[in-house]
Amino acid sequence: MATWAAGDLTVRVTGLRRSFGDTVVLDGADLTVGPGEVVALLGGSGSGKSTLLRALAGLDAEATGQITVPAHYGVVFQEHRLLPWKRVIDNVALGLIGTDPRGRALAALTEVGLGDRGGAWPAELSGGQAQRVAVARALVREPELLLLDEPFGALDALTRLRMQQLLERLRERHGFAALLVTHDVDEALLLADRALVLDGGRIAEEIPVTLPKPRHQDDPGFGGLRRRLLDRLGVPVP
Ligand SMILES: Nc1ncnc2c1ncn2[C@@H]1O[C@H](COP(=O)(O)OP(=O)(O)OP(=O)(O)O)[C@@H](O)[C@H]1O
Repeated sequence: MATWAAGDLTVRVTGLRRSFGDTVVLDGADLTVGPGEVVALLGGSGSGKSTLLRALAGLDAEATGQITVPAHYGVVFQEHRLLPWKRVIDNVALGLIGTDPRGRALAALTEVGLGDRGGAWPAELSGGQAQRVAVARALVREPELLLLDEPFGALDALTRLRMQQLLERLRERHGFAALLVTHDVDEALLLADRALVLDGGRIAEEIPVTLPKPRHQDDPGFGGLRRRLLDRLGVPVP
């Protein structure tokens, strides 16, 4: 699927379709992400969030429709997907071209707070540290866009919170846009500028989140947005 300049948008998806056998998962989904915008993608289990993200990441040759993403994008999955036989720094530097790949990898590791763990093996890291390395591996490519599929889904609540704050700091510093697949309504509302709900193979709801950042669950307006989003996800709050 083609990658080309998207004009004023960082991502433009039009008429995205994907079926598995007789099961239609994406049925003409449309969405956009603006420069520097964080868009959360929510939806019931099996609604097609990962399928959509994989199509955007160029990992699904069978999805059809128009997909425009920038040339420089990074992908972070729920599992870190580090190569166990390479040291942390070499995982981050893997495939980098240009000058001083290891120096750039070290700078990215330092940004995620792991400047001293470059010589470690992935198996020596905690789950949270491994996800930080996965973020560094995406960051080192100076992405205009991060595609994040439940990146903190396997982490404990405290580590998850720290990772959310890290992502927010990195986004402020580097200005990348992000499409964040998450099950966590609070995570969506803490990080995103817009929350999209995927239902019936399309974006069925779009909720702008205009609360000032950094955000907290106690902020005025947060609870109302949470109720609205949960309601749309089929979990109405009494
Ligand atoms: N490779 C595949 N072969 C067959 N069916 C698939 C394949 N990948 C996904 N599906 C089906 O497509 C549907 C959407 O899956 P997908 O993983 O995109 O959903 P999701 O919204 O990310 O779900 P979850 O929130 O549970 O992770 C599901 O019914 C799933 O079984």
